[in-house]
Parts: sequence; structure tokens; C-alpha cells
Amino acid sequence: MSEPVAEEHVSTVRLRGADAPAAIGAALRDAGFFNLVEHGVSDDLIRDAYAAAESFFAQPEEEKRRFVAPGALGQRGYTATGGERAAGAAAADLKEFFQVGPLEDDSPGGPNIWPKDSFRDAIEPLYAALRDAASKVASAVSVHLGLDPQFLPDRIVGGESILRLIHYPPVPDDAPPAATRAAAHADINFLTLLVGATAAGLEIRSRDDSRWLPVVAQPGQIVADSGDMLQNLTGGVIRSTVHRVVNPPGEGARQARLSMPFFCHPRPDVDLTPLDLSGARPDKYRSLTAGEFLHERLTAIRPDD
Ligand SMILES: O=C(O)CCC(=O)C(=O)O
Ligand SMILES: [Fe+2]
Repeated sequence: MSEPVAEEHVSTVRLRGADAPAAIGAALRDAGFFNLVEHGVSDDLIRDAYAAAESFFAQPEEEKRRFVAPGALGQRGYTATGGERAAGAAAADLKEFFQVGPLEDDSPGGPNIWPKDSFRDAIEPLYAALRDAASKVASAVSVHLGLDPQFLPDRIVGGESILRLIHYPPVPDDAPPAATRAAAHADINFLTLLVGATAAGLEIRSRDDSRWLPVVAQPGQIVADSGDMLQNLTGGVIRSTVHRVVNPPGEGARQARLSMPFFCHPRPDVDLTPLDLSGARPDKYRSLTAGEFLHERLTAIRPDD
């Protein structure tokens, strides 16, 4: 079998390495995505969370719909297939998902919904481990930008970070021709950590906007990228990167795919007005809070809520 070409497109960064700020900064400015190792998130946590996700999604649709959180814009609990359409996309994404927010019951977005104790036991520790890893990446980005190491981590504490368990079912024969597993989009938040998905399909847009480049996490790696909130706050010094999940060709379309992005968000009251950084273009970005930014984007991609 040939080696996946994916690794050539993004660099591998050791989160514990002394060079993490420089390496993460370079990777985010270059491809916009990187593969993270030495991140402290154990394979066992990931395996147990995938097992819990698989058994949740295997249930009948009506059972899953019991865990929809009305009025939460999908930030908690279940969203059925068709519930999210990327801005400008021709069709809704071919995916269903379940979202878990902060583990503290008094978080601004409300308490989590737990279908079962065993689901909660599998997901909570992964959420906590990814939150720690994301905070360390945020610290490295702060150092890279010449800010206090706690600048970004301090803004994440109490934020609406979300662990999203996604199930892409086998591509239905009657799917609209324009529908893909996840249409091209940039993430809304500060930073995203994606533990290895169960199948290929993730592609990132090259910086010169000419090509789609496949990205695959090897065992033990976490794919990481930065989102539009960080782009706004840094006045475009750290840009977000457009990416998508394509439908597999041939027989692969009959297989489901699971993935688990962790979207690291600032607190809703955090001011995203561009900072005065070298190379920033504050005129191109907006002055608003993270809560306003998130609400605007969620209402745009969830037209039926
Ligand atoms: O499933 C994946 O690999 C990526 C999903 C994604 O980009 C997203 O949910 O924002
Ligand atoms: Fe994404």
C-alpha cells in the first residue's frame, strides 16, 4: 500500500517541544493546518469516545431526536442530517452530530445533555483532555504573536468550547448531487483540534486558492487549525483556512465516517476587535464580541432553527 500523501501538505508539531510557539506559528501562517503530537490526549480516551458515539448514532432517528436541545442552535445535544448548511453551500451537509459544551453546569450555553451515563463517562474525559491541549496550543500562539503566554488561554476560560461528535452515514443513493459530507467552510472559533477520523476525506484549501489538499491524521496525531475568531482578533495575521469533507469515491461511499472536532471558543464577552499586531490589517476586520460573532454565524448555517 502506498503511503498517504496527506502528510506532505501539513507539518507535524510537538506540543511539548520548546519550539512549539515557532512551529505552530509557522504552520498556521503557512498551510493553516498542522498535525499535533505529544498532545497528552490518550488513545484510550479517543477509542472510548468513538465507541460511545458509534452506539449513539446506531439508534433509530426518533430515539436520537429525543436529545435535540430546542433553542440551543445545536450547541448542545443532537442535530439530525440536514440541520447544518455551510454559508454559500448548495445543499445541507450529509452528516448528523451531537455537541457537548463546557463540563461546568453553570456555563453560559446551559448544561449538557447526556443520553446515558456510559456516554457521559466516555465523553467528559476526552472533552477535558482536549480543552487542556487546546489551551496549550493557545499559549503557544500567544507567545508566537509576542503576547503574554496566558493572553489567549485567559480568554478561553469559561468559553463555549464544543466537542462535536460527527457521524457521516454511507452516502445515500438519493443524496442531492451537490451535497457533500461537509461543504467548504472555515471554522468559526479560535482553534480546532480534530482527533483522527475513522476514514479519509478531509481536504484543506491551498493558500493560493488553487488546490484541495488531503489531510489525514496518522495514529496518535491530532489535526489542528485556527478559525475566524482568531483571524478577526489578530487582524488577519493568523488566517483561517477553508476546508471540507468530500464524499468517498466508489465503494468507500458505502462506509460511514466518524470524526470528533473540538472547537475551542473564547468566552462570549471577549472583545474580538483586532489587536495592534505587526502585520495586522485591522481595517479589514470587525469590532464585536465572541458571543455576537458566534450567534451571527450559527444563525447563518442553521436556517431551520
Ligand atoms: O469531519 C472532519 O474531518 C472535519 C469536520 C469539520 O471541519 C467541522 O465540523 O468543522
Ligand atoms: Fe471545520
